[in-house]
Amino acid sequence: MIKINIQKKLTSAKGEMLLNIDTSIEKGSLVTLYGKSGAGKTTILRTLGGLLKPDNGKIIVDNTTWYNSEQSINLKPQKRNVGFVFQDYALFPNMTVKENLEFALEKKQSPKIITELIELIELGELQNRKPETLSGGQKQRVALARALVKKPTILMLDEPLSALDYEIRFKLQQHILQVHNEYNLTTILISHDISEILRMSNQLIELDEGKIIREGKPSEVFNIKEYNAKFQFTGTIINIEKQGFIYILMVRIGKDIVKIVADETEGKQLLIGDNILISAKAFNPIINKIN
Ligand SMILES: Nc1ncnc2c1ncn2[C@@H]1O[C@H](COP(=O)(O)OP(=O)(O)OP(=O)(O)O)[C@@H](O)[C@H]1O
Repeated sequence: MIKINIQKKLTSAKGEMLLNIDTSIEKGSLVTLYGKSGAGKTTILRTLGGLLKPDNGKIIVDNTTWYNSEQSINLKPQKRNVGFVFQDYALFPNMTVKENLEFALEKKQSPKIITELIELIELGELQNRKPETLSGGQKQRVALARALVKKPTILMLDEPLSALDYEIRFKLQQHILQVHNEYNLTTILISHDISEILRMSNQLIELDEGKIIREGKPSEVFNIKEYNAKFQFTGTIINIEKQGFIYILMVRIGKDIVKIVADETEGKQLLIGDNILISAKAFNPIINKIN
């Protein structure tokens, strides 16, 4: 169990903002931090990782105190055993993929983990290449493997997938889920993508101006009925056209625009600009407005 109770004064674009977080995360969960830009998501990861000191509070991980302002405890980042993956890959350009992973090994650690990760994250063919010769998705797989070398207690992913296109993103999501389960990790992911959140995480923490405004199971927080659907994706309505008893929705999904037919009950509730979740079951699209 990770218990986080921290306060820190931040300087936002609007002036002073108090980050005030009090929550707990079950061991083994995959949690998403979600919220507007500047809400405090990255700051939470940095304070958990020991890169930034809160003004007050406590961070307790599996009964070990990582931070306690009253007892003046503040474990160094190296003692916290967290793995970070950021949107910019931060790989060493002069080292090969394998050397990048080896660099993360601790002195006493067996190099077996490197071979294991290369296999698990499918880096075999890339292991002797330098980062500059890799695609964004490949670099991010290396960054993920590197973060796992030390077998972290917590894996923290700060929008690692946002620069990648859909197909590569989906593959990386699978890799993240796979390592999360394989290594019994507690994973904290920052994401803005609702279908990614629904697919990947079992707990959602929504932040606004430094405070938690909603928290719980993602489908409950977004008020989405759970369907046993074959596929789901999210998009934004950019046009609605009524044709007799049906509505033709023009929906922007990532870089693509698609047309979807909604029935009268669904169509009446929708407006241009709404974010929707589209699920399909037996070829019938089911459209849900996301709150
Ligand atoms: N060390 C610091 N001292 C004071 N203010 C800070 C510090 N670090 C970040 N901030 C401010 O705190 C606010 C929250 O920043 P943070 O990076 O946590 O937001 P975020 O939710 O991750 O946003 P984004 O989605 O854009 O990455 C911002 O206004 C930022 O300028």
